[in-house]
Amino acid sequence: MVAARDILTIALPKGTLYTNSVKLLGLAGLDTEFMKEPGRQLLLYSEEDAVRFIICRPTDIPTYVEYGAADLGLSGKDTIVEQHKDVYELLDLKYGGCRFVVAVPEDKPKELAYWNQTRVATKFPRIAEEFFLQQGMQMEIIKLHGNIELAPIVGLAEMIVDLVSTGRTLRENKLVPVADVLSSTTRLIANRVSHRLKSGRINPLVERIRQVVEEGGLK
Ligand SMILES: Nc1ncnc2c1ncn2[C@@H]1O[C@H](COP(=O)(O)OP(=O)(O)OP(=O)(O)O)[C@@H](O)[C@H]1O
Ligand SMILES: O=P(O)(O)OC[C@H]1O[C@H](OP(=O)(O)OP(=O)(O)O)[C@H](O)[C@@H]1O
Repeated sequence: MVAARDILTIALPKGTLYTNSVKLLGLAGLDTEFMKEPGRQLLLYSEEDAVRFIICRPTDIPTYVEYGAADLGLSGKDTIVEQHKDVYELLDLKYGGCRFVVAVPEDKPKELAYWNQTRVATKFPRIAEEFFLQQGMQMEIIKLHGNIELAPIVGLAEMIVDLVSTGRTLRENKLVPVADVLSSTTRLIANRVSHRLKSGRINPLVERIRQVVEEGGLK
């Protein structure tokens, strides 16, 4: 029997990344059958593996891991950069791929410099700010929590920085990408103290996950 202090807590993102995250942990040998339909439960425990799973909002995962409320977490690279938390990035899990772009209305100029000193709407203000600083552009950044594509349509901002996956949302809202900002995939992150103190539990699991990813992961 595993002592309580050796139980591993893993933070999983609900939403887009949930299904593949559960699948990957299953392929790495953890018992995940009972997690496929979690209902409204936010904490699930596998006695067999001595692992607790907590189900979090994707943007909160780095916070749970930084504070040690979770030993490990699965989080988009975009969120890790945006949240700027002190966590240890262990592995690129290679799913949940998406890119961040600057997009403008399709009937407007495509040169980035044209948009200097205008307003940009985004859910990821830090990522946007760093990008425009690198470009030498001074922008007013307006933080929104979703449906970013609406902002240029109603005149809240001139342009957006947002995530593109299939490109359908941009197209249907008559926006076009004009610059690449960041590429993102899901990463395995660890709390820095847990990584040392629970290395006996964490390292073998990380190695199994690494093997699954190297063998093609979820493809
Ligand atoms: N097509 C996609 N749409 C949204 N997110 C995607 C997509 N493809 C990959 N991702 C990844 O999934 C992460 C979380 O997305 P999801 O839409 O599930 O949560 P959210 O509602 O944006 O998060 P929160 O509720 O914390 O604000 C993104 O930050 C990104 O890393
Ligand atoms: O290129 P696509 O495949 O169309 O995907 C991109 C869309 O997905 C994300 O939104 P999400 O569905 O997460 O909702 P949100 O706007 O509330 O963040 C993103 O913000 C885009 O709106």
